[in-house]
Amino acid sequence: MKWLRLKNLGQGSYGTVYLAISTFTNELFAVKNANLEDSSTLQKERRIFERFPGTDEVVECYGYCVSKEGGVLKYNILLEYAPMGSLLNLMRDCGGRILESHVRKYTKMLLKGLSCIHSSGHVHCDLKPANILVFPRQVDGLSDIQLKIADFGLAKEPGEDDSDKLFHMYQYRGTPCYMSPESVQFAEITPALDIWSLGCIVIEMITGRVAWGNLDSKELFNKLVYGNESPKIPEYMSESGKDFLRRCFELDHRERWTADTLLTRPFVDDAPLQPVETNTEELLSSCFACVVNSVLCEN
Ligand SMILES: Nc1ncnc2c1ncn2[C@@H]1O[C@H](COP(=O)(O)OP(=O)(O)OP(=O)(O)O)[C@@H](O)[C@H]1O
Repeated sequence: MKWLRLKNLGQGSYGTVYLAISTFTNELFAVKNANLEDSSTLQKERRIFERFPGTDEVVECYGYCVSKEGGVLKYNILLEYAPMGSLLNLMRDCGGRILESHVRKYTKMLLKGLSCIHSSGHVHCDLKPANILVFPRQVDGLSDIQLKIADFGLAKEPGEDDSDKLFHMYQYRGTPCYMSPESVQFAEITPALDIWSLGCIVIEMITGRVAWGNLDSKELFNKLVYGNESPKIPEYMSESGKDFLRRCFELDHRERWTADTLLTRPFVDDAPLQPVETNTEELLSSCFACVVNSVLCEN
């Protein structure tokens, strides 16, 4: 397969992401690439992505290949391209806050994705707006949005040995303001961690601010280590929204609700089905306007 690399979409901890176009089919896709010798995390990501083919709420992986660039071997994973960027971009485009009716719909999508991920024995471990990608879709001829979970670089795989938990006590998985108390206190990595992170994301969508507000990293660390407090639930949310968040923020992770049980709560179960009105055409055209620096890749 040959493709043209069109532009750099961003740099993550484990690789660089490019927009690419197939020279055979003219289809756009994203390529995440790293030096072959440093590609173990990317290989793990591919392994996990490939467990969820055709899942609407998880980014699709089309495969992988090894290429040679400037004499250096590169490992590439080929991913479905998200032309609207991440949930972070979507929040910015909405002026920071998202309407609760839309938040309910997005939360339902994320729960469905988590349900698949957890039922296969995985824990994402780094759920946050930057790792949730936004795709345009059409529903009954109207523009709508589909959220999909991406970036499995820190995920826990089924059967992963955590018997050396004590050794890992101070090597936290995730991004601090989305971490759960038990993951910080006891390096306890279970699906309940992702549910806590989801609660933090719901607060961020509703308020336009990260869940713990202005805490510096030391204050945040103390709160999580003491483990007796959860982020403040916005006063102006509906009662069903508050109820939902309380279940995401059960301090005892064994009591925290699962993705499947949360899907039955009114906040998401009764979420409005009509398409979210968005000007996807405008957003998409701005994404394609800056196609630069084409590089031809062949493998
Ligand atoms: N499939 C994709 N389509 C469009 N953009 C993508 C895609 N995958 C990743 N990106 C963008 O590429 C950039 C790098 O993504 P990546 O997942 O490698 O790292 P990250 O999440 O930004 O950082 P980290 O790996 O440190 O958590 C981000 O801006 C992300 O939004």
